[in-house]
Amino acid sequence: MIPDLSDFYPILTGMDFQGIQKKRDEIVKNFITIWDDIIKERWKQESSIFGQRDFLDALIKEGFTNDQINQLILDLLLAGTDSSSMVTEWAMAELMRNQDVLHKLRDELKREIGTEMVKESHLAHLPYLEACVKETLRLYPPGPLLIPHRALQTCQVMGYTIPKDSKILVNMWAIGRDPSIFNDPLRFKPERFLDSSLDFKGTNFAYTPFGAGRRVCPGQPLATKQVPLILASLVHSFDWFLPGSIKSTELDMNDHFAITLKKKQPLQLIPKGRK
Ligand code: HEM
Repeated sequence: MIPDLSDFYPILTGMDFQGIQKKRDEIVKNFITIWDDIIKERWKQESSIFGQRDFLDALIKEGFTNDQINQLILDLLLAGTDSSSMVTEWAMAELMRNQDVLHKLRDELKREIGTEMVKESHLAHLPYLEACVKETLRLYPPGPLLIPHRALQTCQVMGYTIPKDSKILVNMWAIGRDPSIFNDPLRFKPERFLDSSLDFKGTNFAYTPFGAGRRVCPGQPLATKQVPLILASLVHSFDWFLPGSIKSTELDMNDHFAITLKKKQPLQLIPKGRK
């Protein structure tokens, strides 16, 4: 994806000579047509039928406009699907490369869950699983530059003057790999999170994969259950093999660094059910 030059030179905002905003508008329009008919159909239903069956009913009942509902669904879909699947993919790739970590994780799952399927209620008893997810988010934050923020006031950061209204990009990817913060930063080592107070809440600026402050990711409570649940289920229920003669040490871990941090080569694995 080509970077939008107006992100770096705000004076260009609105000129759209790269055609990015036009393309974005078309994509948004196409997306909205997917669910537009469903919303219109619900509007036609009389309010007496609204039993608040789902999120959409609740929004309509609370008086949100069509436009607001469309934007909200769009935000949730765009922000909430790729991010979680990307983290799961990076985590699986690192587990394939680090078989010792995979075995430790399997041992924890076996000890705590036995032969059951993984359930949400198990998550609180799986600290190594949580550490694996945290370690993946440190090395591969799906929003490597978070989302652009604006300086409300002129301020000083580490000797630099940040003028009021500047657009601020926080390079979370680089912070997560900074050797002055994380020992041996390029190594996938979930253990570093076992005896650490670093969490996802955005209160420690060395580790904010969900952002911080008023615009912190609202999907965090969902994502921090969904990702470990999916990862644990994949590891607990299946053995995984690389296709062909690829060795796990040769896995391509290059990324495509843009607004999101995708794996350049999608991970391909072959599952085999575990007994
Ligand atoms: C592992 C998964 C996820 C990660 C790492 C993640 C990370 C982020 C980050 C870094 C931001 C920007 C925060 C900032 O700039 O300060 C953000 C914003 C946002 N996220 Fe997530 N996210 C994840 C999953 C989700 C899910 C599952 C949803 C919803 C279902 C979601 C909804 C949103 C929304 C709506 C925003 C925009 C908030 C705003 O601008 O006020 N995210 N997320």
